[in-house]
Amino acid sequence: MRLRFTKMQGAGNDFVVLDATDAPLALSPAQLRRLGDRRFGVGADQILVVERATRPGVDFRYRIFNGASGDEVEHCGNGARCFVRYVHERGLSDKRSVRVETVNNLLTLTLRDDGRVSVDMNRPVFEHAALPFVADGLAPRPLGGFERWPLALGDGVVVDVAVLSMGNPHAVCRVDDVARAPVAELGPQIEAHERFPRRVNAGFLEVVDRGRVKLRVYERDAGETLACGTGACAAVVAGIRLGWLDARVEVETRGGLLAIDWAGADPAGGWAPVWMTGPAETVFDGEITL
Ligand SMILES: N[C@@H](CCC[C@H](N)C(=O)O)C(=O)O
Repeated sequence: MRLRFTKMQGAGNDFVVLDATDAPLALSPAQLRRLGDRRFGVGADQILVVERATRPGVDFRYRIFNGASGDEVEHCGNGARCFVRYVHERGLSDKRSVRVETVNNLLTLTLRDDGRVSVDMNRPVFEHAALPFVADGLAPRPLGGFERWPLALGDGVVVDVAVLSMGNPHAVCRVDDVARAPVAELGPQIEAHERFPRRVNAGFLEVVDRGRVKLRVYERDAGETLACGTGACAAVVAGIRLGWLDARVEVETRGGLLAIDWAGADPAGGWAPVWMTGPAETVFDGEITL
């Protein structure tokens, strides 16, 4: 099968984007892994598929697959920014703001005049069942209005993690110097920890000041990526609830800068949505035989 694709990136988190708006695309996990493979395929952290919406009032359906496993996942923030640029560049929509449905959410993606993209990433979810996270028998370490959980890793190492879902699961730990953080050693242990039955994305957060952080994320199924959009939202939300950060935070990743805004508790009840703004670029178009 001959497949046309577009390679895109958002702050260095890279994607193969496929148009399935004309005809459905049913790729096998092996074909998705081939697209994600950096040596035998195109190479991408995630594969994004643009489909027709299944409900009224929504423009598109947005499906996401981790490139290393071919597994479908719930959310990808950097991918969402690329998604709206893609549908514009290909003439699939001329709206500056599009509404997309994911497996468990509705997102609004907006192309800004400055060339960046803003995404309403929806509300964070703190219920452990949403990740899921199994806290049985663990004593939480409360801080600010939130808590961290001591996660026992190998060699007697214990890391305190804040856990939340941005549609997909995140565990965030604070480090003094992110450049020297042992992301390659601790990331896979947190990702596969038994307390996260569906595994987790592991964020390593350095607080520079109340409006600026540095972040590295060891992504579920992808390893460390140059940036993780949902990871940036999760880290900022955790940092705000733990009392370290203000409502607007610049997140420095290895691949670029993301701006995250979160107002915390919503006056109407529940939690406010998280907003993310950042870059989204097309790298090249291509064709591959699968
Ligand atoms: N790169 C992403 C997240 C992609 C999915 C993640 N690896 C998972 O398995 O949940 C982002 O920008 O949010």
